[in-house]
Amino acid sequence: MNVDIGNALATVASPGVSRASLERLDSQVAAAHERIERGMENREHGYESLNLPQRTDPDEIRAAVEPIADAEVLFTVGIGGSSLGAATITNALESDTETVFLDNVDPEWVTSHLERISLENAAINVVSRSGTTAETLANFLVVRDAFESAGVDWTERTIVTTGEAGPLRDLANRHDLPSLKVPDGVPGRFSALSAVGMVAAAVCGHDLEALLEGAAAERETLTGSLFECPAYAYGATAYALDKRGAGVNAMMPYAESLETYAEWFAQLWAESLGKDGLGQTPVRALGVTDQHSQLQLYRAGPRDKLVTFITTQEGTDRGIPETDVSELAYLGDATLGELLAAEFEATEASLAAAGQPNVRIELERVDEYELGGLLYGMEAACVLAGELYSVNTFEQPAVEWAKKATRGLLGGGEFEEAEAVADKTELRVER
Ligand SMILES: O=P(O)(O)OC[C@H]1O[C@](O)(CO)[C@@H](O)[C@@H]1O
Repeated sequence: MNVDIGNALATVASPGVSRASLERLDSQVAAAHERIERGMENREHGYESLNLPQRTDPDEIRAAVEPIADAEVLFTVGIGGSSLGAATITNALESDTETVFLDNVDPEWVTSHLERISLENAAINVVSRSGTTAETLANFLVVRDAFESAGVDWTERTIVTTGEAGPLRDLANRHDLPSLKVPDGVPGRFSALSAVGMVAAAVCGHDLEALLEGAAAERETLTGSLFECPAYAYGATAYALDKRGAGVNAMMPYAESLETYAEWFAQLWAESLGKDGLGQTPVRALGVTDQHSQLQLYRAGPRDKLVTFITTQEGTDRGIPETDVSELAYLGDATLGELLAAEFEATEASLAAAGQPNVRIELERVDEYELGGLLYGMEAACVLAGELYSVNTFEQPAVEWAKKATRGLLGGGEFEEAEAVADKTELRVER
């Protein structure tokens, strides 16, 4: 990935970040990079994620998925980091295999998928690092039951990716299911380039080596200066802008195929940096669509945002037919790709003209190599930002409260959090 932070620099019109302060920040980046390199060398928790391009074994993954490689539909049952990485890769790339990501427990939605798909030609990819996530286990029990009701032997159509131990590991052992391990030291949201994100990619026939090569190439750019390393340039600029009031980061790829990537980024950025009252709020947007919903706010609303654009240089294009409507003649001479590019250039310039900081991230095209680089680059940008914020990038203790309350409410044990739910202050306004 290439990163252009030009529109994030301070100008008369824009409260961005000055070149001088970026140079001052670069010494912190150098120190942070040393810390990151040390963490990678020592395979420390979290930092180990940045070693995945060298650790992940595509042959092991392909061998494990072999029994279900013929699936026409793949249900991935997992949530958060156990779903978003795989969904980002498979939703960005073409495949004959349909992928369904069951990362919610909305009964109507789950049922609609199970009823519309013939389960004979389907398979189950159940993923949970902890092996204890309620939503994932509940959905797995529901899907398994649906397979049984359809007379399909789920033990022949299921692959499990989970940790060393836990209920899901026990189930895999008990039924001798094909399984893979979530690598040690790799938090969910940093696991896209491991079996967690790549089992679905393998079943869909995607080029696992190219994904890892793209990531490895990005790894080679990790040096101690934001002026040499695209990932660090992005992480440092986002951090510096947040320090100057840009508490919101709108991730706006100009490619439908990258819509799920914006969801993946939202978990990475929010769950990693949202600590100790700090953090930058990620917002999922999509170009050009959100020019017609969010742009008004991004351009004329509060100066509290960084807008991050993702653009691609190449891709399939399609001509816009000629028309005899004179007002539309300018369209007839163009293609959809040219219109998309013009809209991006115009939107980027409109924010710069309004003094709204924005950053451009460029990919050659949307393919495995570039996706591997983007995922790795943004993970490295996040790890660097975590060092600059001085937060523990790799834990997410704040999510445990609601999990305990949920278990308590369902009779899964005594939890003070569950009692606190009953103490809700009410001020109902009824129709
Ligand atoms: O992979 P697991 O353990 O099922 O967790 C799923 C997701 O839930 C979280 O723990 C948050 O609740 C995320 O960090 C993680 O990606």
